[in-house]
Amino acid sequence: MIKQEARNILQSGYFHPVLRKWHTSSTSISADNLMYPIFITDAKDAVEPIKNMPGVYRYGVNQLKSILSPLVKQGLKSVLLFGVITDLEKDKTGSSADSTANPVVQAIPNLRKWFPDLVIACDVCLCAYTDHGHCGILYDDGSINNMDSIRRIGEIAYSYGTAGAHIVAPSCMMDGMIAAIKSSLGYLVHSVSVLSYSAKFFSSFYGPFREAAKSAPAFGDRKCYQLPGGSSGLAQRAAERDVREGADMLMVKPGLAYLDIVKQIKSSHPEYPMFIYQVSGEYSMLYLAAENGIMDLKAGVTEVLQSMRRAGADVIITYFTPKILEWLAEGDLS
Ligand SMILES: NCC(=O)CCC(=O)O
Ligand SMILES: [Zn+2]
Ligand SMILES: [Zn+2]
Repeated sequence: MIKQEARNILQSGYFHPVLRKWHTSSTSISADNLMYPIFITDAKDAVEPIKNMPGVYRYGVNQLKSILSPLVKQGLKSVLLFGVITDLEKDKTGSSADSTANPVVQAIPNLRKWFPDLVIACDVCLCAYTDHGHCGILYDDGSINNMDSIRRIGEIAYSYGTAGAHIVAPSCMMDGMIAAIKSSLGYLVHSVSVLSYSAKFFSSFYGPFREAAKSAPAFGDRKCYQLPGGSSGLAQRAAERDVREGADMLMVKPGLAYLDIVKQIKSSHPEYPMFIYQVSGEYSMLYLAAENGIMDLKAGVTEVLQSMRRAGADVIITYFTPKILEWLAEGDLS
């Protein structure tokens, strides 16, 4: 006969749904914890499915009002905009990133008008606009010209800020990008927030995104500027540096394979809102697993979101946002 000692019993603490809630309230999921990434193409009326991201589309500016209205009604708080160009020109300096014809530049004032309470963040990078598909400006030998790159990144951030973005989010991993943006923002520096993709790792999980954003590099890879997967030290130094340069919010990307990094950076900088980007490959992996009957989508996504909140993420950038809002409307996610 095994005798149980009362002090070793855990189940007495969580046998009831309300009791379970008390154990998980710091990792709860609500609309406040979500940011929705959206691809905006220069074909104004387009609704283009993305092959490797089922359920995700590129939208033309003219589609955004009808697509986003129901989500805003369901509580959507913030979006992250990515421009995708087909008709506009790509060149060495990414001129189309901040031209008046850029789909993001055109979308921002409309979104502000249609959805006055929606927070608008813009990804700031060159890869979707350069002819070589790299995230910075290159020297003739193909290596990164960091100085010219951050100057250009600053210009683009300024133009999105001028158009009315609340947040600019540089994802290029160029050294000094936060300082360059902060100084380029000028009079906007008090009213435009900088969300740094502080620790962006070189990753296989970005695969589907490259098709979505038409941003695959024409040669080489991004190992010289994105972080090596095994390095928590570089991630820490990158976050520390962004904090020194004046970032308002920090991010780790991808999500699931880097939860230890989230925890580490959140613990050393609890004073900063922490973002995690559940990237395209993570989305498709879960989506396809569920579609093939390997798991239940709602249960699987909820579990992953909880792991991200547990690791210390305040906001999760996720393509599942419309689904999650739908689930939240049906009741608690736990
Ligand atoms: N700056 C955004 C990416 O590089 C990729 C995101 C994704 O794979 O969803
Ligand atoms: Zn890029
Ligand atoms: Zn990127």
